[in-house]
Amino acid sequence: MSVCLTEEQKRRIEENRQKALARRAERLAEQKNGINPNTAAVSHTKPRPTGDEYLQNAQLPSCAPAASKEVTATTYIPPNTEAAGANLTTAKTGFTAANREYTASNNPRTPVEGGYTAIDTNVTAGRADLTRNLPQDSSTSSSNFHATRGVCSRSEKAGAELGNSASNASRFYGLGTTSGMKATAPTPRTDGRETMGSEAIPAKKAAAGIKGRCVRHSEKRFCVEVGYKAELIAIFKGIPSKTYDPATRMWSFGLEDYPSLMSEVQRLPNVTLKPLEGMEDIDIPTLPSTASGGANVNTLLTMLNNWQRKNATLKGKCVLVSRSRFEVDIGYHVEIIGLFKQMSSRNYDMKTRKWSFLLEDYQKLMEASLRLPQVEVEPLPRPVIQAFASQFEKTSLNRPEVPDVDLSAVDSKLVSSLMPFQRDGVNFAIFREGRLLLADDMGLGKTIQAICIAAYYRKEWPLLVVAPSSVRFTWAEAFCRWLPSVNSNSINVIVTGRDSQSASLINIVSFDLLTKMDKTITSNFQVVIIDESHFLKNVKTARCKSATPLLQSAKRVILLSGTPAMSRPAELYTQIDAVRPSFFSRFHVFGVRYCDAKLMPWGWDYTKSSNLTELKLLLEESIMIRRLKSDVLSQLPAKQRKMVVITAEGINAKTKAALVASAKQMAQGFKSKVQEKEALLLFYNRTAEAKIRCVIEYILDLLESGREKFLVFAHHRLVLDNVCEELERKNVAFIRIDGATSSADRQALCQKFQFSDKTCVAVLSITAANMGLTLSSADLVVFAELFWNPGVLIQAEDRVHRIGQTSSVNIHYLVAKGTADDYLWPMIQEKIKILGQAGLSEANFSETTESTDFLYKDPKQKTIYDLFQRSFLEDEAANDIDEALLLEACEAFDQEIPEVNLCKKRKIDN
Ligand SMILES: Nc1ncnc2c1ncn2[C@@H]1O[C@H](COP(=O)(O)OP(=O)(O)OP(=O)(O)O)[C@@H](O)[C@H]1O
Repeated sequence: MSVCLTEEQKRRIEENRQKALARRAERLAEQKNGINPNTAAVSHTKPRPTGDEYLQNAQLPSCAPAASKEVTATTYIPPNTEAAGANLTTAKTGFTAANREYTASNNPRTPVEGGYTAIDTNVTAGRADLTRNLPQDSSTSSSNFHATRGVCSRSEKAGAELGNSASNASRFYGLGTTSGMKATAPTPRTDGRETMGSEAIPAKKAAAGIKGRCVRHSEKRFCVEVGYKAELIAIFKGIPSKTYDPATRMWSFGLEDYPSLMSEVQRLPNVTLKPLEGMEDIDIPTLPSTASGGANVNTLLTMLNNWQRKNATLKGKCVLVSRSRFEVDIGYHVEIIGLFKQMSSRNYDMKTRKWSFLLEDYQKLMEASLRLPQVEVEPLPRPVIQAFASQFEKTSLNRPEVPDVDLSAVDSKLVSSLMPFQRDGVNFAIFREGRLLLADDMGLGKTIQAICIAAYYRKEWPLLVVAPSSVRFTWAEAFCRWLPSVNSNSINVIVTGRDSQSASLINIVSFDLLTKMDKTITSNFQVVIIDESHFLKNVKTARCKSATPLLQSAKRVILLSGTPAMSRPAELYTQIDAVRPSFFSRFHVFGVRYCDAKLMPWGWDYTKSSNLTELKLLLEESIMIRRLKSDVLSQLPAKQRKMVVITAEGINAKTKAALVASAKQMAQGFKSKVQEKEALLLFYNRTAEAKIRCVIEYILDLLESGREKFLVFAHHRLVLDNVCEELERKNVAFIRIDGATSSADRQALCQKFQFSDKTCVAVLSITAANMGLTLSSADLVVFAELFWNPGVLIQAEDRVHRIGQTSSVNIHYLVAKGTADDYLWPMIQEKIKILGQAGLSEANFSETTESTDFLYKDPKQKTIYDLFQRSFLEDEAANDIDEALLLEACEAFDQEIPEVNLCKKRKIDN
């Protein structure tokens, strides 16, 4: 057994032991001599016998060693015994705390408030728990255990031998021992047995109750004669007019505090006080019972409003630590520990050395703490009280069931496609009345869930979707795909500030264009979806300023983000405020609680974080649902392909004209096959040029959304170069593998990517890096360009989808309208579908990506598609044009050969 007691502490404890024995002997002697204890208080001039004298005089051989052992056991509760479990910890802490208090006392002989008493209290509590928790055969602590048990059994035995005297000695332990308490008949109990009073008695007996009485002390004061109970001490200490007389060990109070003291005591289930003579008929205010706990949320909010800081020596705060419990983060103070021990739901965490309680005890604890002048306990914040309202009334350990919503009004195509966890997300959203932050991990299908939630509130449309500009058309496609009941003409993608802003049922706008939208129009949208809502994280940005009023006026607000806060909690504020504007009155309130806000010479610093567990609990309870890929992996396909429709915006007029001309020419037909293919390649090359800007925008959006590791495949050097330059400009780490990379370098680059902890993008050539590389530390592949050979694409996808991959893999194909992609994409889909049917490709596009029907409304387009098919699929087999030649032709374009003449080239090669 290891005990870390100093010699000084041991000496003081021994002194204390002697003193306790002396007091006990004195009491017994008084009782033996028939001295009226009421008068005994004034006749204490007689020197008290020492403990040893007591041992001789009292002639209680069986009890004396017990008393001695009691103190010894008290002293030697092992501070580090883990076997005793959580309750032992209570003892341990009490012990340590008591020692601290004890040592701090200038005069150990004077039992200052909480000084010796604290030792007794804590150790006694610890003893009871030790008795329950220590293993019977514990070799290290068995002596204490038995000593402790000895105390109890011997006390009882002594009680039996001594009759009333011994039981009273025990009952008055720590309170009014030498005072005017009537040490005569034992207090009758409802169960007919004797009251032992002290917590040193077996728990069963202690629970049976304590009875005492109020006695007039002087004209204006009264005292309370009652056995020791920690809860009572805490109440006494909260009474303003209290005084404690260390000599008599009596508490007395002003008569003006009589009603409040009595009403407090009434709340203790096991304590009864006989009223003060002549005061039997006065009204005692009834306070909520301590047993039932429970608090009405309005009472708590009123309490919060009235709460003020005080000039206390010890300050702490309440913090939510789970759905059912709050913790009081505070230093040691005997009064607050006494208060904690009154709480039936108290729990002491030995690691954190903090006390926690059920939320239903919150009001009781806070009210009592207000009465402790030396202690300030900051309440839980308003949003927590509001969000967990029912938990304060009656704490439940289970989460409330979110009801299954009737989605019969929503397109069955969508509803039947929802994965179980997506259905839960929709239920949560409706339960939260359409205002939420859907924070599922990337790629878990936030789009389909958001569309379903919005469709549930279809009667309230027009609907506005605000999204990064790179995915506006993807949204339009998703609506077409999932809500066949919506006419595609009712979907309005706002591309320029001049476009119609409210004419349609569904309106899709980029963050940047939102700032230019007419405010009178935006305030009409009752249902709003914000995709990548962390784009609003900075309150000072134009995006945020234009979105805030819109979100405040909307009835339903669906925020989507896989990374709501990318670096600090401050980034969450605008999103929380968008969903629940009433939660925090202003940012500073949020900042102080969750951003560890500090006043610096230059102003407030909100960049840190604090109380994050509470913040998470608060968000999950009220506005946010978040599932990680790992949570729902069993419901996900191993590979999910997605078509991202991008517009080849911002292409210069020359490229655009060239694209249009190419398409026109192809629609007209060609004289020879070679001409035909030349035209096709030109179209393909122009497409690359046209897509560059959108591709870069998309990659930057991914980075802004928190994607840290992904692959970007492209074919043209022009595209690869531009992507790399942009990453360099933005200081994003990347690797590049193309035809010019040596095999030795390839391996080193792969290792760099695989083991890099930071953001890292792999920029890869479709033809030069589609095989032989393992890049499984990423789970996202972006195809900036399409390629006519789907086998090559699948191989490229499999750089991440391979052994070592533990997640579901997402593949994004960037498809630009009005370019060669219009023809390449369906062709690729078709071919992959065939591979899928042959069991050669894991997932086929038609099932997992959006429909591409929109591409072929014009018969001319069909002609071009047929041309592509002929050239790249059928003729490929006929060796009319070989792939190497195609690639070479592409390279020629990359090297800025303006026109590629395959006929000429062939001649040269030959
Ligand atoms: N229930 C479903 N049935 C079929 N396909 C689905 C389903 N849920 C999601 N998908 C597909 O999974 C892919 C990823 O979905 P989505 O883009 O909505 O994910 P996300 O959570 O928004 O990801 P990110 O955060 O990266 O934008 C898409 O191709 C989508 O069509």
